[in-house]
Amino acid sequence: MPTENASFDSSLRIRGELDLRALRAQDSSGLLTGIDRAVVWTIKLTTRFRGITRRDGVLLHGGAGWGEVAPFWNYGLEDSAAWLAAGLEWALAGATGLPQIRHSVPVNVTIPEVSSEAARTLVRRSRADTAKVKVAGASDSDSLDSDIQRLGAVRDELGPEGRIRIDANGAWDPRTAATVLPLLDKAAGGLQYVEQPCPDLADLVALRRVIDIPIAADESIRLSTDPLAVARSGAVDVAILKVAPLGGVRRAYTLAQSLGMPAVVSSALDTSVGLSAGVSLAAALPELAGACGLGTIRLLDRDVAAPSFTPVSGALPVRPVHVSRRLLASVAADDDLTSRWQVRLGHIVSALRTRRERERRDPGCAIAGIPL
Ligand SMILES: O=C(O)CCC(=O)c1ccccc1C(=O)O
Ligand SMILES: [Mg+2]
Repeated sequence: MPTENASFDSSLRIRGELDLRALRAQDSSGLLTGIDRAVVWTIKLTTRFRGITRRDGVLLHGGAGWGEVAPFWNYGLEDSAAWLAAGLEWALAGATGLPQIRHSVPVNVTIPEVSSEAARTLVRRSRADTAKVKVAGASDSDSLDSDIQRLGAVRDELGPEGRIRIDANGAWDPRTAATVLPLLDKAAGGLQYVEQPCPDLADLVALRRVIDIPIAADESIRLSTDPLAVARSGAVDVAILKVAPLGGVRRAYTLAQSLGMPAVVSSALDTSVGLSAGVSLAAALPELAGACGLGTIRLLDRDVAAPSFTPVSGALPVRPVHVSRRLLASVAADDDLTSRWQVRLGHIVSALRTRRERERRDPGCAIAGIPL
């Protein structure tokens, strides 16, 4: 006997396709109105990155095209709500109404914690003039040595004119940072800045008093309930902005204005769909603090768009993204992962609805005063 549920019979469903009807039935507030497809993708990383070897997420299709929702699995629902808001915004509104003050966005090559030889190859192939090197990720005692070796190799490959920045992802306490940073600065032949050397803003403030290397804040902005504290602290020189955790291009743009500091737009290991949103944010910002961290498509083994947002000579063009049916089919998730996202996305929709209701009742509780 045919029932409602028969439409979700896996034999009738396209691989990776979520049951939007079931998601809408749980959602009284109409958050998914205008979304006509939701497809789960899974892609291997070419290099292990911060302990991750695979990325997966959902692509939502709406009136403006595709948007990406891919919070890491260790993110809670409250944080993931911002990623959903970003994906919905991109699928429903795209870049409409945003300023575009540049046609091309300079990007850095991102160097994971790989061997010096592998780092050289990444730099050489990228033809970028700026490298962002991950440091302090390995827990073994050789970590500092290999960071020093890798930075030397990157400088050698970039030449004296190239710029090198490092990202410690909050690995150090201020004392360790103050000891290690001069060594890394020397090995790199000068650092443009260090991204999130310590986890807490108070530690960045303490560090700023004892080192001259400029400091960029990433986690202190995207994971904070008070990201504007970064600007008030006076200890941070560069704001790292990521579209998905900040709840979308418009919200990130408004936050950049409130911060009033030079910014670098970075990816969250997105497909070209997420990268295209980052590129549009970077194209809208009046003051970039150098190359953006959007040259990450090569860290993914596959993509959903043709052509990909692959940097050419260290830059990405500002243009719409075209998702390929064939590529989407080739990265579509199996039934198990699709079911997990079906459940998770339902919870994230509820979390976003709850947060928006709360912000409507009490506008003062919106993060940075900008509604999600
Ligand atoms: O900024 C870049 O060059 C790449 C993006 C990046 O490093 C990143 C990607 C996923 C999750 C966290 C981070 C990070 O900046 O810490
Ligand atoms: Mg970072």
